[in-house]
Amino acid sequence: MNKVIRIGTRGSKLALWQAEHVASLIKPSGYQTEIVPIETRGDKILNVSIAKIGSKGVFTEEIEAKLLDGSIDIAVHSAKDLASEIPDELELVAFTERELANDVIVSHKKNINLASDKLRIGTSATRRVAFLKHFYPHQEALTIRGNLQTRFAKLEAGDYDALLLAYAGVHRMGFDHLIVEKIETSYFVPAVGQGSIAVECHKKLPFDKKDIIERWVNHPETEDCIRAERSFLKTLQGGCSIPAFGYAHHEGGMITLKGGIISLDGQRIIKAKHSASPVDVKALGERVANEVLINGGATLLSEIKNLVV
Ligand SMILES: NCc1[nH]cc(CCC(=O)O)c1CC(=O)O
Repeated sequence: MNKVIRIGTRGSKLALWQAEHVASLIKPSGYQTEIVPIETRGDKILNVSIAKIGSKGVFTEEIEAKLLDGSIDIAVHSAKDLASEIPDELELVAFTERELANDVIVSHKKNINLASDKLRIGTSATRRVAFLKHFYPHQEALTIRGNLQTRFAKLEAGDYDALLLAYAGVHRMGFDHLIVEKIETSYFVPAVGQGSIAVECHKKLPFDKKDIIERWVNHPETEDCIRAERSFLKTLQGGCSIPAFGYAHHEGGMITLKGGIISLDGQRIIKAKHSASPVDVKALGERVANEVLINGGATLLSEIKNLVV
């Protein structure tokens, strides 16, 4: 029997860390793993902001092609980078236990913080720029691209006073010592999927392999939360360059989902929050999204899409 699971991944250090992490979860099952690095459009185009590259799946399309042609068994992605809809032939089989979902400020300067100091902050995600403008209007958000190592190099070179990044990536790359502020998720709501690693496969992946992934890699509580968040994003029809946010957590046997969108200038935030049983996460995401859409979200979304595209 073929007991090797071939894991497709982007080649960046963060992506390889994530693939190794999934491999380490599979290992005790007795199955072997082989990591297959794959270059994506998002890796090749470094001088243009992701929002401007435009179409969905800039970090996933080439990898999904290899799932479809059978040259890899599973693909490992930051759950955050996955488009809200994946090809019909594919499915998401597992989500790893979520890391802290917070965004953080990293810097070589000590004792600085967002509230009191004026900083040149490197960040690119439209959601982060808009939240900065809303909650910290005195701060200067500067565009930065490239993988995490590149960004940290630019920070060290003094191009920025600080970077605004996901805790998960900072931690995985071993830069915890540079974290000067952890921003609360209660108001600086993370992106959908932030902090978890998603495993994608062909629906026709042999049963034994699928079963191994589900049993050894999936974290059911995280899965409930991320399926709620992804249902929200899918209903919103946002796409990856839209400043949408969505974060679910378990609370007394229920899942609570907060989700919304913020205008690019940070002026308007439209959000909703509801709870539901874990069996109803899809409906929960739809409910939160529909409330956002009705309360001005639909108008805001079309305004944003006209600006970004
Ligand atoms: N946008 C790129 C990206 N995709 C996943 C992570 C980090 C890991 C995660 O958020 O789960 C990052 C870096 C960041 O946003 O700071």
